[in-house]
Amino acid sequence: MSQDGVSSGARSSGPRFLVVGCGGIGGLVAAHLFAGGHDVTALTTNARIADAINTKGLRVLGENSPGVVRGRAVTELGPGTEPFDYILLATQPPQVEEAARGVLPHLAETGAMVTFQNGLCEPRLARIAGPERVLGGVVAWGASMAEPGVYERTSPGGFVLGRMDGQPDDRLYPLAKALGSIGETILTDNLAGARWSKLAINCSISSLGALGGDRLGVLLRHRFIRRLTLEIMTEVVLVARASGVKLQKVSGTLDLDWIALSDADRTAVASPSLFAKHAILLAVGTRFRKMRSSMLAAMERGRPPAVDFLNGEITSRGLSLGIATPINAAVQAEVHALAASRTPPSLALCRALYERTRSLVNAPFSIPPPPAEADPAALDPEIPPPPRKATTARATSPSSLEL
Ligand SMILES: NC(=O)C1=CN([C@@H]2O[C@H](COP(=O)(O)OP(=O)(O)OC[C@H]3O[C@@H](n4cnc5c(N)ncnc54)[C@H](OP(=O)(O)O)[C@@H]3O)[C@@H](O)[C@H]2O)C=CC1
Ligand SMILES: CC(C)(CO)C(=O)C(=O)O
Repeated sequence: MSQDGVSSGARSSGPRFLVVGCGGIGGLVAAHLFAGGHDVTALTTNARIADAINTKGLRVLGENSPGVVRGRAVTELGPGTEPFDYILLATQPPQVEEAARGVLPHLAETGAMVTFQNGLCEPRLARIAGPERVLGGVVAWGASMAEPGVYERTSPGGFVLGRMDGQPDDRLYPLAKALGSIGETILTDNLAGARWSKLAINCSISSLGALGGDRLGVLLRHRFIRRLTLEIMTEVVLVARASGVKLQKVSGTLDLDWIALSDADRTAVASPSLFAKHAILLAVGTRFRKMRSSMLAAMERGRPPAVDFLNGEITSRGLSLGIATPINAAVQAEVHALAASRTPPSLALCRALYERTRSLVNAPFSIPPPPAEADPAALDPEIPPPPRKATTARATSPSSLEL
């Protein structure tokens, strides 16, 4: 750090990193890597972000912030660019395949692309780069870009890193070390478990955040949003279990197996179990109150919402497994309608969604127990999941569950 409080980010002789996308996540990751003296190049297709970074540096606010960090951002890579050991993909899911194709020629032969996207993007990238050259990076913290080059860390948390097949990989250790200054970074042999836990969080929090247009602290204060959150998460847990996924917690956040609504929860008017689940969501809302949906941020910039990569994964897999996912389907449709209408998001939209879906959600079901062992093929839809007893929701009369 120099006397004016600006990190210079001097070059090291370690691995070469390329960060692709300099929005909330990519900008903050690039800032930490520059500040740590790593050999890093930041690539963005957004010329305003590149200009801001190149003239004023990466300005990071919030918890565990490196402050103002000098670094260079480019809008393209020249043909003579030396290959990168790690390509950290930090675009939104709808752009990730195109971004990966564009930078593939710059990946070292033994290097790896790392997926920071929410959703289940690893198999998509494996088809582009080959499964051996893809590592999963579950981002268990939040960040937003307030204006080009200005980043706000919106929550604590770290990363969960692993391979799709759960095998050890020597490339994970230097990566974990480099990302360690951002937050606790752990390696897993159950990447699918961490991915699906994060997916349950995104199907509810990112999508309801895009519809509601506010930060998590405001959203989760409302009982109808907590109830929708519980219902969305329950559907994700059902589909995950039927797909052979053993859920793994990310950064000490929610235990999805516990929070999923039981048959008794779904039909109860009030119960200690429901009270505890609402209380946990209230606590999450307080702890992570500044979190802002990245889908909301993308829509504000006129980008398509990533909802088909989140709730869409649940509705399409639910369909093929015979599991009803009416709330994820309703959320997916509502986000598309909002994006098409170009009207502003609002809490009223979430309330209307809640009211409209009451007749769909009170069906009891027998939730199968979590699998004893993680299935390493659970991330790849091309490998058929192990046979499991399918569960279907039965339509019953609506009940008026509220705490
Ligand atoms: N924000 C968060 O709190 C969290 C986000 N994530 C995940 O991280 C990923 C990134 O999120 P976030 O940073 O918030 O998203 P942003 O939308 O803020 O940033 C993505 C950036 O990538 C740029 N971009 C698009 N295509 C390319 C390309 N081909 N090459 C280079 N840059 C490109 C976009 O340009 P443009 O500005 O023109 O749109 C944008 O600036 C998402 O997949 C999200 O799922 C995970 C956990 C938390
Ligand atoms: C959970 C959340 C909201 C954290 O910011 C997120 O991952 C996203 O919106 O992409």
